[in-house]
Amino acid sequence: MAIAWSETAASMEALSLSPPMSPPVILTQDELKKIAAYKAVEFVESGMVLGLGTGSTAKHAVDRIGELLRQGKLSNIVGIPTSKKTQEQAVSLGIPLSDLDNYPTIDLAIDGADEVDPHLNLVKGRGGSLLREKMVEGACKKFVCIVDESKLVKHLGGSGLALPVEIVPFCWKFTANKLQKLFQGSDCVAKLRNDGEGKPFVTDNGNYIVDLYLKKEMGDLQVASDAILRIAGVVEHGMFLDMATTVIVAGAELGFR
Ligand SMILES: O=C(CO)[C@H](O)[C@H](O)COP(=O)(O)O
Repeated sequence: MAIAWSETAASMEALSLSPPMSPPVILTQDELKKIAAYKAVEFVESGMVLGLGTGSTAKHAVDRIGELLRQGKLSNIVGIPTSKKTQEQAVSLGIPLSDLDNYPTIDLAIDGADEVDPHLNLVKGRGGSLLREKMVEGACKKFVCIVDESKLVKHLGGSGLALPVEIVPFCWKFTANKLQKLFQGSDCVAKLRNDGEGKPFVTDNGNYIVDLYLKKEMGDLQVASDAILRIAGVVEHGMFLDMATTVIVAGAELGFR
C-alpha cells in the first residue's frame, strides 16, 4: 500500500507505508480516501483559516480536524465550508465557522475531486458543490486536493463521467443545448442532473447542474473554460485549472516505491 503526493506533475513522490516484503493489505476505496484525508490534515496548523471541502473524501478530513480540535491538538481554527452539508458536519463537530466575506484570504483548503490530470487540473462538482468550492479554493494560499487513485485520468473528461456545469434554472434547455453544441467536436451529450426522484437536482445556490459527457478530449482547457463561461445562463463549471497546489493520492500499489 502506498501514498503518493505531488507538488507538481513532474515531481510525483511516494511514501510506502508497508515494508516491501510485507503481505499485501487490501484496502477499500473509502479507506484510501481516509488515508489521503488524514495525510492532508497534517498540513493544518493552529490559527489557520481553513477551506472545508465537500464529498466523501473531504468528509474524512473535516472529521479529523474536529477530532484534533477536541483533543486540543489544534486550536483557534476557523473553517469556511464549501456546502451546506459540510457546514452541518462542521457545526456538529464544534468547528468554528465563518465565510469569505469575513475571511477573503484562506490559509489552506482541503477537498476531494472527481478527476485529476497529470498537470493537477481537476474536475469537481459531481457532488454538486462546485460553485462554492471554486470560490473558496480560489481564495486559498494552498489548496490540497485529496483523492484515491481511481480519480487519476490522462486528460479531463477521460473517466467518461460527467463534467458538471452549474446553470440558472431559467430556460435550462436553452443553456444545455448551447453547452452540447459547444462541445459537439467531442461528441458531447449534455444531461440535466436529477435528484433521483424525477426532479431537477438543485444546488445550494438554487441553481441546476448540467452534466457534460465527452467522448473525446476538449483540446485547450483554458479555451474550453472561457467558452463555457461566455454562455449566458452558465454560472460556473467544474474544471479547476491550475488551482490545486498539492494533490495527495492514496493507492493500493504495494512496492510503488
Ligand atoms: O467536487 C466535489 C463535490 O462537489 C467532490 O469533491 C467530488 O465530487 C469528489 O467526491 P468524493 O470525495 O465523494 O469522491
